[in-house]
Amino acid sequence: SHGWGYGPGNGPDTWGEDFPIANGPRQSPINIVPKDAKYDSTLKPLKIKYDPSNAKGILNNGHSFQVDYVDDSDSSTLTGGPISGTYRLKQFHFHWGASDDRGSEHTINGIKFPCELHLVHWNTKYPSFGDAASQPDGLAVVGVFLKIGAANPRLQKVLDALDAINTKGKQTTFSNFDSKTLLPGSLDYWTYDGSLTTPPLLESVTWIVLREPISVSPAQMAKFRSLLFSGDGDAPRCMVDNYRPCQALKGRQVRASFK
Ligand SMILES: NS(=O)(=O)c1ccc(C(=O)O)c(S(=O)(=O)NCCc2ccccc2)c1
Ligand SMILES: [Zn+2]
Repeated sequence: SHGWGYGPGNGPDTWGEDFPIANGPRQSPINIVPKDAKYDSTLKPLKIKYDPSNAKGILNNGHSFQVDYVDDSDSSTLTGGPISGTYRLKQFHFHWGASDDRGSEHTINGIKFPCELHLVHWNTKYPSFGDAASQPDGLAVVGVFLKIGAANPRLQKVLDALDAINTKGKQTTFSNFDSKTLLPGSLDYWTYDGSLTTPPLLESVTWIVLREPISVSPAQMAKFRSLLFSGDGDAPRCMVDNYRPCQALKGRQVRASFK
């Protein structure tokens, strides 16, 4: 059976067949309307501590590519912000479009960015990522928008690794990478209760979307678009438009860490 994907026969509009939570009360992504977000003075600053030596590998998983981290200790963690306790970095990945007018999952006032970075963390009050992923406070994902501008040198090491993982299932070692360098200067954020944006669409994510984008050049976007959804030997299908459309807010409040 052809699993879920982003194509005409298996895309986001079909996911509800196998994953009924697709129509649940706290689905992601959402359109963020800054003037409707409520400033919350009780929100703490984000505290991000990443150990570059925890980077493990880079993998084409057939939906995106991800950089996996060693998460067997508290050496790469997210604390503060809207969350309580300690969340460990598990992986980061991206979503992007076939052209610069789309690609991000979250939007701001309906505006799509060409790409969005997600840094996935899990709550250490649970014994494992898999357990945390099924809990309402189990995951925290930091989202960062990428906007077209000057080439971003911080992305280059990741993009240079893509030639080695161009087809589904390919992976290679990826070590000594400080993912903190991917973050913008300001850690101002919006936060809301949401879900994974890919199946199994679990409603376990505290979303923390940074207001300030980072830059990416057109040539760097072309590198993202050089990846394939398809495996070696399959008919090549470009890995582009691997984003879920915005989902209904269903009464949720988006809070802002800034005025
Ligand atoms: N856009 S998002 O941040 O919601 C997201 C997208 C993809 C994945 C993934 O697993 O590939 C992930 S994940 O790394 O959190 N894995 C979720 C699927 C999963 C659940 C339970 C056990 C293993 C994997 C998150
Ligand atoms: Zn994602």
